[in-house]
Amino acid sequence: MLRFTNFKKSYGNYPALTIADFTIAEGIYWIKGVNGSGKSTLLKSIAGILAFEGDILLDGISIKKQPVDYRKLVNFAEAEPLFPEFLTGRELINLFAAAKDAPAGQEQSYLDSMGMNAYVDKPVGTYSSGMLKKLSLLLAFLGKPKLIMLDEPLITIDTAALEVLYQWISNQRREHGTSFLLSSHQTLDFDVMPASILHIHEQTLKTFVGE
Ligand SMILES: Nc1ncnc2c1ncn2[C@@H]1O[C@H](COP(=O)(O)OP(=O)(O)OP(=O)(O)O)[C@@H](O)[C@H]1O
Repeated sequence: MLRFTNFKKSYGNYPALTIADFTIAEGIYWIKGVNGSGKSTLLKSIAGILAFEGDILLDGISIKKQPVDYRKLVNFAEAEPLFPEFLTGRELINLFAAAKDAPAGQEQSYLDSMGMNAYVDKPVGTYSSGMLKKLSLLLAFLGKPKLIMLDEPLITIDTAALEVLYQWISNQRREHGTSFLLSSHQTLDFDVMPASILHIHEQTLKTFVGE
């Protein structure tokens, strides 16, 4: 599904993450690593937000050579999302839906299941952190992504919202074959949502083999 070739991301002289040649098969993955190990660096690189050396290919589509096609297939929700405060949730949904070629009305079932209808037409500057987090998670499901990356999806949302999120992920995986990369310091509920583990250790990505 996702292939890294000669990947290297440095901040100044500091080589934060190096992945010589690594392929991730389709599925749901939990990315583990201590603070500062490079989880956000990895997700932002795959999302095309950070510049890096080498290449990343999604089902053979290169982020460097086919950036428009690639970005339509990869969605990303940041750990602490920031949006222009004067825009409403619905305006942001419409923007993302257009950019991602989302089917008309795709957002409605997400708004209903996450209980967001009461505030989606208000400016995001009035949202609590949990309301903002739910909006950013919804945006990551718009379109027809082959890969959805959620950075710290469990923070700030309540228990009921967490169950809804697990359902969104399971449904998306089952119905559309979408893969997921989830970064979380909290333990995922493997009974509800089975996931494989990837480990970032010593500035590189490894298949988890136990601690
Ligand atoms: N903009 C930046 N400039 C310089 N160094 C950076 C920058 N962003 C990250 N780093 C460094 O890169 C390394 C990886 O950071 P990153 O944020 O990817 O880690 P993380 O695993 O997501 O951490 P956490 O679990 O604390 O969120 C750290 O050593 C960090 O200091």
